[in-house]
Amino acid sequence: MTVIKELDFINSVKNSLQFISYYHPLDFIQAMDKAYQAEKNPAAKDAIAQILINSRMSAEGKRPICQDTGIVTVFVKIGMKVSFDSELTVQELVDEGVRQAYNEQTNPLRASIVADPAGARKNTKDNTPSVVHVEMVKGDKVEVMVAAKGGGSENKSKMAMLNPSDSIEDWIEKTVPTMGAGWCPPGMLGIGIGGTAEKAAVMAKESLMEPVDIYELQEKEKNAPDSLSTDEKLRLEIFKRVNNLGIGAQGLGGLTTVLDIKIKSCPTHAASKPVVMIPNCAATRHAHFTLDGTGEATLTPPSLDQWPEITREVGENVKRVNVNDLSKADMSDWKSGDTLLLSGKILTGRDAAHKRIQELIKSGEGLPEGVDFKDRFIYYVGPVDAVRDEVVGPAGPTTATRMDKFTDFMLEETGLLGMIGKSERGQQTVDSIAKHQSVYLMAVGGAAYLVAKAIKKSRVVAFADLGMEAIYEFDVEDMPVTVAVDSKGNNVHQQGPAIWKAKIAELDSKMSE
Ligand SMILES: O=C(O)C[C@H](O)C(=O)O
Repeated sequence: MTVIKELDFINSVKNSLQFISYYHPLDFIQAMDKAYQAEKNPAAKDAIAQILINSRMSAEGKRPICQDTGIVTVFVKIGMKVSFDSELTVQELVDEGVRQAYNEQTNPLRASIVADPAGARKNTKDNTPSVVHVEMVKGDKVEVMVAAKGGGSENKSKMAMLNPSDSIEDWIEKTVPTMGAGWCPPGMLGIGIGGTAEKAAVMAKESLMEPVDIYELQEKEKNAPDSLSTDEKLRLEIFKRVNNLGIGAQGLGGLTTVLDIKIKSCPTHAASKPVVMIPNCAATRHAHFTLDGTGEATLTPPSLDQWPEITREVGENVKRVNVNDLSKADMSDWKSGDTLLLSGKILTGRDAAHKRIQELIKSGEGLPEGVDFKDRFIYYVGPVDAVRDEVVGPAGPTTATRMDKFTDFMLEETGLLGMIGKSERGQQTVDSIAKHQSVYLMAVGGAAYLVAKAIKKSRVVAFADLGMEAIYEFDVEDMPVTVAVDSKGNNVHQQGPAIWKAKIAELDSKMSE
């Protein structure tokens, strides 16, 4: 009988979470580099460059790849011949590892979990509880897969109870464009097929723990097409169809939207075809280890020589902008797709802050001392706490689309000049931006450590009780952003994918001639 010691389990979970907060899996980086080399749309190529540069910086600095350090999801497969030397349940053991990892002194991770989700949504402060899936298996070992899943990509998960004769690939091709760019493509799609509704969802999530191997599968298709299984054929077909959509990195339009398609399937009811699709973002993070009773897991740091050496040039048409001295008239000649380097003071605010701002203004109470959005930019972000000489921890953009419901109000009532976030805005919001001659700028989601280097000063100005969702004032220097919606309402997230979908179709038809 193998005996797993309490501390070995807790330390292994803790160390894995620290490890994956700053080391991307190598297979993912290699696939991202391949996408970078192949990309033809300069905007998408630059977004991938930022993701790759950020990845190396995080690995070197041992600081999180993304400010969203995720909701911890763990798959534990326990051999039937294993016992635990602990009074704690598996959930409690995992949560203790999470607690220690997220409160680690040298690399604290962002606590993103809120209790009472339908009500008070109060931050639990230590990122617990985690989501734990336990399976009893044959053998005398414990296999653990630890992931830290970003909220933005999780939010874009989709499910369908298809009819048995429906096409899964048609459903996916139709559904992926509705997910927008909030899941931070390029990434992976995990697909669970069969079982019941909840089984399909767990399979979809578990499939994302597998390494990127679509290129090996493409080779197999060339060399031994008859040996492909149903799921393998489906993976290849979906990979092609999704990339042909032209959504591209960050939804800017381009050749690569997905780096791999993963599928797990199991038998289902004759009347059913459950399908769940869960995307994994550019900050894909997972680690695997096995405990056999001899001690805690050993995690071998990757060699950074295997990370591509990428440099970014500040192009000629990049505009340097002082946001401290800016008017609507100055922004009127910015065009969607332009790259800007912002310097000056910006305020932050995301979901909880927007809700409170609206309540305070509507109730007549007004905003707290020091919070004045007049002629200012708001940056949608929830940063990681600073350590050592940092001004702020990693601080990449959060999904702007979630703030759409507040945007007209903010522009109308607060005198806000513009917004910075990631992913697309809805049409009503784009119309409101044009009506107010405002702009929406995007930073690259998943390049959080790189973005944080542009922040030279940071202070909390209001709502400190909201933790990472407080309002901060950042003093930025040369913060790289792209004009996503200009003051005329031109929208890069609408134009980019449409252009690249057509270009890919043209390239495909030339190749088949
Ligand atoms: O919570 C965040 O910081 C980002 C979130 O994961 C998002 O992608 O919107």
